[in-house]
Amino acid sequence: MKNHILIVDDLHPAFMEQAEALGFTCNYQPGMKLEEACAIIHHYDGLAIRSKFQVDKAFIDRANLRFICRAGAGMDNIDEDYALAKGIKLINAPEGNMDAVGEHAMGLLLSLMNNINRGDAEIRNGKWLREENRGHELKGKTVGIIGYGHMGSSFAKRLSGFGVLVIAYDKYKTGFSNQYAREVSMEEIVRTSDVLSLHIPLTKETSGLVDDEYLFHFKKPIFLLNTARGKVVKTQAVLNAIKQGKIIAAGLDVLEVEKFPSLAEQEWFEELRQSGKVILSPHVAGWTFESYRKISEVMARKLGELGLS
Ligand SMILES: NC(=O)c1ccc[n+]([C@@H]2O[C@H](COP(=O)([O-])OP(=O)(O)OC[C@H]3O[C@@H](n4cnc5c(N)ncnc54)[C@H](O)[C@@H]3O)[C@@H](O)[C@H]2O)c1
Ligand SMILES: O=C(O)[C@H](O)COP(=O)(O)O
Repeated sequence: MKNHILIVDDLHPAFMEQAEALGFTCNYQPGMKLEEACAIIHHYDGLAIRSKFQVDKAFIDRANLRFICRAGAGMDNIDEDYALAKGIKLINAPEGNMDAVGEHAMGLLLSLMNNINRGDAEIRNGKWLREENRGHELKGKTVGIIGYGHMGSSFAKRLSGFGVLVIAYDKYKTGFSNQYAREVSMEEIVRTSDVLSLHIPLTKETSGLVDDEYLFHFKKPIFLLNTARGKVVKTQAVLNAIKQGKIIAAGLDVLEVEKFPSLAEQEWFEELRQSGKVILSPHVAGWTFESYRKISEVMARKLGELGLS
């Protein structure tokens, strides 16, 4: 049906309000299972999803969609090439959670460099270890950013004021040097970074990109941050590099496999769990009270700009 949107994930009501004001009818079904959505999707010309709902070729072929709204940034759960080839318009809303990701990456980095989580856990267990928790200062360090899009540039902005040199490599973008970051080659990132922060999408090319070989080439021991996608990084390679002293500590908001029980079944999970040199967060870098609303507002604005209704 023209101008009918099926919403299968939790979205802030601002999206429904604004979409309805544009002339769309919304069916809000947060948590709807893929099979249930498959059964009714042919009645809708729009779909709104978050990151866990998989839109593959089979799903697209069952539907008559004109547009898909991805409430968030990453598009790896959508077969983008196939959707675009079928003329489906794709909208995402990285502007809605880029502030959240920039701040979360900053939080992970400062916690890692100052052993904040570790010291906290130790005190709760009756240990007062000052020397073991001596920190590193961010000032004077070189921070290497991979992928200078919404998230990478948001993190770079947050770093200004810390007295660091921010360098960035982007395989598909040039001419982006600004007051927050200097565009460099991957070779320079590898040679000079003290901190490496990943802000690239999960694609065929980036899947498993950060492996033993990738980490081996870094000249200095690094602090590693991954707020991008878990599957970009081989978790075992991070643990190996920590043992070899190539990674000082890692802050991981995303993991190769997320959620229990499957996470606990991974062969690397116990080593990860025991490591005092890793801080984990449950894929919440982009998920704040503020981003929840902003994402919906950005998505509704972009939907309006498509002029489909
Ligand atoms: N943890 C979270 O909650 C959270 C929140 C938002 C986004 N993300 C992740 O962050 C990713 C980036 O988001 P974004 O909005 O900044 O995307 P974006 O498209 O704005 O920027 C990504 C940049 O990476 C570059 N790039 C792509 N492949 C590359 C490669 N192989 N090497 C170097 N650069 C490469 C692109 O040219 C682009 O400039 C998303 O795809 C998503 O997976 C995670
Ligand atoms: O890509 C994103 O925007 C984040 O990973 C968050 O996605 P989600 O909130 O839809 O899981």
